[in-house]
Amino acid sequence: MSRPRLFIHVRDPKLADELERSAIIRQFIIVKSGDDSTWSEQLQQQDCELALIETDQHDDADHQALLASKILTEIDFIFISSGTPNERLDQLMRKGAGYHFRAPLDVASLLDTLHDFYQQLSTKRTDVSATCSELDQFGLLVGSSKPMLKLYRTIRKVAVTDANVLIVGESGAGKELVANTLHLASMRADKPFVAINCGALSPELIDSELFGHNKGAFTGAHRDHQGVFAQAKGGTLFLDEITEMPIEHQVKLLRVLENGEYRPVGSDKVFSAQVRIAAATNRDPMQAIADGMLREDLYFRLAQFPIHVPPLREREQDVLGLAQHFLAYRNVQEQQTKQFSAETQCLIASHSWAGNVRELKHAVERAYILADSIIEPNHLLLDECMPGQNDCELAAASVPVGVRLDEVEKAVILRTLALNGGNKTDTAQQLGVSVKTLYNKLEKYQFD
Ligand SMILES: Nc1ncnc2c1ncn2[C@@H]1O[C@H](COP(=O)(O)OP(=O)(O)OP(=O)(O)O)[C@@H](O)[C@H]1O
Repeated sequence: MSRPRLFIHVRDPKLADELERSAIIRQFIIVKSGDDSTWSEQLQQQDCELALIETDQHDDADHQALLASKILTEIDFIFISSGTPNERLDQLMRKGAGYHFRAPLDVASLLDTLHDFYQQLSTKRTDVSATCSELDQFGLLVGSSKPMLKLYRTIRKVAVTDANVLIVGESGAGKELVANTLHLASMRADKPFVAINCGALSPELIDSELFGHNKGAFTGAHRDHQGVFAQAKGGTLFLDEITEMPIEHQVKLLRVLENGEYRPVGSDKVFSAQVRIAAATNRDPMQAIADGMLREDLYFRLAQFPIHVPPLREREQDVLGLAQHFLAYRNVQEQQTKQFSAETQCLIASHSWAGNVRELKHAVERAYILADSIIEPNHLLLDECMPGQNDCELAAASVPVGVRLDEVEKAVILRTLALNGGNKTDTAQQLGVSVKTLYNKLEKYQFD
């Protein structure tokens, strides 16, 4: 069992002394800040798993440095402050930095938190090699990098509560898997997990999709229909792409979250909403509020607990391991022993994977189909996915005359989707159709 390293920057000498005498803190390998440079600089140079920082308004530059640094997603933070509102520190909290204890400091609960961290950190492996093919897994999530271990801890913590969560991260980074894992780790695990894409709900049917309807409630309502709140009863309702729900409809959701009640269309019966909400977005929620895409009041209801899913580029340590994980999975399914060549491994490790894990997974699956036994770089088809100059002209010139229009449409849709790393909102926008239309077309092609 390895001893985790704790970085301590505490200015108040009395508090520093009290903490250092505590048996809980002495279990860690302690790294104290010195006077030679700022605490954020010193922290970046130390390989610590946890940082305890007493901070104030004068630390603005340190806070800013942390916001720009990947260490924020790799290690956990416990901040102690006087309680004076500090926008930069709030930003760090929103990015999932960890804990913030305000004055008057309750030393006992601070030590409890440190004890918790000690237990979690000391039982985790910390020496995972970058080329390891046996990645750790928590729930449905695979990955051994520090940001993933931190994410697992966050999910474990929030899973035992009933707080609504807002999962923020780039497209393909694994937000739905995070929501599903949260569900599996919670007391609701034996109840349903229901996922809907808010961008794909048709505005006319939104009430019915969410709350259900009674037979005869409107033209075409031939029988009773259960909405997602009823389907997810006792479990978790995952509202994907929440910022894509028309703003005028968001108020309906807000009402349910406030009252805990909903009424199916055409019914006079009121039901209690016994669900935990996990919502997700690939937009910056603050920007979405400023752009009028997300109601601020809804944001505060949803983000009782924000969870940030780091993009794949912040988990370099996992990239090759994930590729090998997906390959091993296919090998077992197909009873094969296909392998990546050394060049392919280099390419996988150095590619930028803008579409995150989804893009990586699809590239491995494509390569698996194309390769016989050794997967070479060209099998990944990474170049083919890059938009070229005059892309439209080239594409038009390469479509043989006489090809059915629906075939051309399908090819264009799937290619645009691949270019966008699977993001349906961006794809729909580029193609000039609604997300709902895109979903209908994908359903027609039976494309997952
Ligand atoms: N950590 C992970 N381990 C294993 N598979 C992963 C991981 N993260 C993502 N994936 C896979 O990548 C794909 C995309 O994941 P997911 O749908 O959860 O992403 P998302 O962030 O919700 O995307 P979007 O914003 O486009 O809805 C899925 O096939 C998922 O199984």
